[in-house]
Amino acid sequence: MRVHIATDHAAFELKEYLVSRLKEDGFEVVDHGAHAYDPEDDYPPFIIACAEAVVADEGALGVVLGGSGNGEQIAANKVRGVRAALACNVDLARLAREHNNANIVALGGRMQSLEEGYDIVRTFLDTDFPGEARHQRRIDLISEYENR
Ligand SMILES: O=C(CO)[C@H](O)[C@H](O)COP(=O)(O)O
Repeated sequence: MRVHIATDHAAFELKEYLVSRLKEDGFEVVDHGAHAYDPEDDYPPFIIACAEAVVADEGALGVVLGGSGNGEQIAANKVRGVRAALACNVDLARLAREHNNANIVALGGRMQSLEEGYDIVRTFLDTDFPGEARHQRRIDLISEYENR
């Protein structure tokens, strides 16, 4: 599976860690930056590029990172076709896929250890959307609004 990933300075270490671990695990990882640590950088350009790539790449999933993950989730959700969920534990990551068919997970690099962050991301990537009718119906209602 291809995984698109992006961060600002605040989760740069987590992004580097995730890229390395996911590649070891056999994922194809596309890194949309930041490509160097710059404490003054701004997350929207990195996150929006990543979110656009996820939408354009059928079957791919995305990971967006920042200090809290809040702004990153907000920015990603501005891109048509994105369903980005903020996850600070594995249960939220699993539910984001099972109930929301989220195609992007947002994490805060300041919110958990590197290993916990990896577990959250792996749970997100490893969980399928079962497509239960009630969840699909609700997702369709969101899409309908988005496309109006
Ligand atoms: O999480 C974020 C946005 O939601 C940013 O990563 C965070 O606001 C960056 O903070 P600072 O510039 O103080 O390092």
